[in-house]
Amino acid sequence: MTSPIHNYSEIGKLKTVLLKRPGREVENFTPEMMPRLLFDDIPYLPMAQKEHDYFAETLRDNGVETLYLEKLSAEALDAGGSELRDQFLEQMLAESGYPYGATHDALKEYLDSMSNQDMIIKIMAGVRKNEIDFHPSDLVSAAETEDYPFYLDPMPNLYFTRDPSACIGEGISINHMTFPARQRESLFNEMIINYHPRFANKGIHVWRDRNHNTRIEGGDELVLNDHVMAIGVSERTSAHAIQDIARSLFKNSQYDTVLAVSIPHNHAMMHLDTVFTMVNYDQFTVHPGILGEGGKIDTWTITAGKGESGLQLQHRTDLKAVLKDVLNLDDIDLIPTGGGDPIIADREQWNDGSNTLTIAPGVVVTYNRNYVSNELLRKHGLKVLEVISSELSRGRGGPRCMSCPIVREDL
Ligand SMILES: NC(=[NH2+])NCCC[C@H](N)C(=O)O
Repeated sequence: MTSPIHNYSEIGKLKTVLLKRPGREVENFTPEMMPRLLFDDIPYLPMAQKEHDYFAETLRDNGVETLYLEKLSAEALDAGGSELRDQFLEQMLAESGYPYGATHDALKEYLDSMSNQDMIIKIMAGVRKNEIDFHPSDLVSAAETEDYPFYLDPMPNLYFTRDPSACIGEGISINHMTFPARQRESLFNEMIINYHPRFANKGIHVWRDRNHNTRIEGGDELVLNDHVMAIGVSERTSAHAIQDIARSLFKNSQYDTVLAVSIPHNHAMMHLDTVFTMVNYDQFTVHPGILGEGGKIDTWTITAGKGESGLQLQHRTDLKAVLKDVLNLDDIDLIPTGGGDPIIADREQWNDGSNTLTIAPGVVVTYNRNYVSNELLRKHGLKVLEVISSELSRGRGGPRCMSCPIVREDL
């Protein structure tokens, strides 16, 4: 049986990818809610959708099959029947703060009146209090949340399908994410893997599931080749989770090396892929801002070992040398975002100039607004497919963040 998931690199010809078209969730919030929802602005939805459609079209024009999270979720529910629908709804409500009680019942009744597809779209978009004819009488509602307009918060980050899960080899990590604003997202991925006819009962290995307290997000998980991963130690991914997934991969898969790369912990660089992506066999984009004096950065090469943790570590600080060693290459081309000009580098990194989606060796999709970095990529021999990006970039994520590769051709 061929596995529905097959992803042994960052650069192999992309065959199938998971996307989410931005919906009501990206405008269903107030400026006050933005920091908590991890957004920096209020996007203009019709334009965000147009841009996203352009991105998806670019992928399809290049032979990529595009799957949509919102559609797969509804199809999984269709396949799972009323039992699954009930179980999914209960879990979603519990994780939204309503494990039981009158509000739980009112929300359940409201959502249960919808078709599977409408219910999924509604949960993603959020439920406002004024949508339901219900007046809670509990103390929390009266004393703490009376003025808050939502029962269920919107999930505006869903179009960054990279993060809630990551396909590695013929398996997947379904992630326990860092901030409450995103933690419910991976429930959709879990349901799809377990119940969607395309994925269910196909022997997919779950390297690490979402039932953990330690946190990891797909933006930090880079599949460098068929036995080496790079994982960011970042605002979103803890060292603890990296050790945990490394142990699982070493035990159950052909992966034998995890390169942990420590990056600054801040919103502009929340994941490794916002500062470092692989674009060809021996080429990478890198934001100069992550490199310290003399180009140094903390990395740990993790392999299986006999120590207490079952792992052994080698600490090194020369990124280029480390990459050459783990990838067994004579040389590596590190392409600096913004051409190394500190002002341009910071500006373009902010709008995801380092966040390229590689769709074949040396062929990348990038935001058109990062024109200095794009030009430099071309000078380094890459084919650059630019996509329009005024509104999508307001969510702080680029082409790699907006895509979850499911199948890539082997190199
Ligand atoms: N893989 C990525 N870099 N994803 C970007 C996610 C951006 C999103 N607003 C967040 O803060 O979570």
